[in-house]
Amino acid sequence: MPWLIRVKRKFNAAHYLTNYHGKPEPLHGHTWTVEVFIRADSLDEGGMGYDFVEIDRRLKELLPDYKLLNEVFDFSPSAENVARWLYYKLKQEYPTLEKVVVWETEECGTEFWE
Ligand SMILES: Nc1nc2c(c(=O)[nH]1)N=C([C@H](O)[C@H](O)COP(=O)(O)OP(=O)(O)OP(=O)(O)O)CN2
Ligand SMILES: [Zn+2]
Repeated sequence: MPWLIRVKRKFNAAHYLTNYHGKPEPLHGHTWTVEVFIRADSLDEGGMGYDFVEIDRRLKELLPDYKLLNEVFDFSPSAENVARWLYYKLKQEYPTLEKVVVWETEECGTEFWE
């Protein structure tokens, strides 16, 4: 019987797409929201699949808060690329990670899974 453990976290960061319809975008910032979905197939003695607090702590370590994403990553920091990067990072620690969602704004976001 599976459960999906979900943890959401916000971070603030500036970025620009390096090739937006043929030219670099202007630099701008977002309050990004990420959400991760980790499947748990069993629960521990305390009734937890994975500890929300530990996942959130790891997200806090990984997410580049108050950074210019173009200086952090060697790829164009679109929501899609950020979602894929976070997925592969977390997958090493949580093999049952199902999906990562990244919202650039309230209205626009993307999901990455395999
Ligand atoms: N599929 C994607 N499309 C776009 C991405 C992306 O990462 N994946 N990113 C952008 C831009 O970075 C930008 O964030 C666009 O958002 P926004 O500022 O809302 O764009 P607007 O020009 O509409 O800004 P307003 O403030 O609403 O005028 C673009 N597309
Ligand atoms: Zn943007």
